[in-house]
Amino acid sequence: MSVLDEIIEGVRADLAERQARVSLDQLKERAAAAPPAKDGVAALKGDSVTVICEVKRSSPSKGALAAIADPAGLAADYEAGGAAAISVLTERRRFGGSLADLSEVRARVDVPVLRKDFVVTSYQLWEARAHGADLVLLIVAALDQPALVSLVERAESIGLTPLVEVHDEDEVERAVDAGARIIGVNARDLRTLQVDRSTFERVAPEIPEGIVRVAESGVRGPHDLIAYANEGADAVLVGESLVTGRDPRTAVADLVAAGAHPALRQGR
Ligand SMILES: O=C(O)c1ccccc1NCC(=O)[C@H](O)[C@H](O)COP(=O)(O)O
Repeated sequence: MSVLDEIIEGVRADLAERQARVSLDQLKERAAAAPPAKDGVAALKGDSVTVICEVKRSSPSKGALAAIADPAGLAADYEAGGAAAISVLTERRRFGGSLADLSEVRARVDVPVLRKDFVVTSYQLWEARAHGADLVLLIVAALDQPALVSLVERAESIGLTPLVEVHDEDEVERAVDAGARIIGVNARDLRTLQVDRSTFERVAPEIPEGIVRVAESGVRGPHDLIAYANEGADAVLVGESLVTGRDPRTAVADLVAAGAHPALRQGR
């Protein structure tokens, strides 16, 4: 069984427990009471390369990264540093996240919030909206094509912007066919968990103009953002280096400043 399969097995078990506690109708009522979703595409695409900052306690590849007792406080630091959006990992078993983290972050920041999880059913989309998410991650490798198409459509219909994650050229084609407006190229191989930053350079040219291109994983500092930007990234998604660093606000500000450098704008 692959790491992705193992993660999804756990996600499905946790999901079944939540579904037994909270009905879909209850979730829909909560989603209707949530503040309207913010425009994820507008937040990520601009003159500068934008930065999505992640609340990430642990990971399958690295184990424990940071305790993060106050996820909303961390998100507020990210926002103060200039983050365009906040990614909240809500998967519990391998990443130490929760929907409570999502709600707390949503209540503290004004920028769009991404629910980062392993979404396999529309129930999780309603959960995301009910807890205030504006964007939701959909991983192509975790879904067959009919499920991907259906989840993209459902997400959009309830106001969520899907960030559709790919790892190779074939997955880009699937994401585009499914109607993705934002595509994230994840440099982390889901079989080996190794990060290979050259993945973005290889895969991103297959993403048609007009679709927002996000480079995910492996950003250690401004030099990696600049490299991804020169390869066509509109945004980068950063987790580990921010949660393990000493000063997340300054680290984000340094990334944002690099993303706004006029030299990058010329090539965009
Ligand atoms: O981070 C992992 O080990 C991982 C393993 C399996 C599936 C997903 C995983 N991470 C999710 C992510 O995509 C990253 O958290 C995100 O791109 C940020 O990456 P990084 O800056 O390298 O923490």
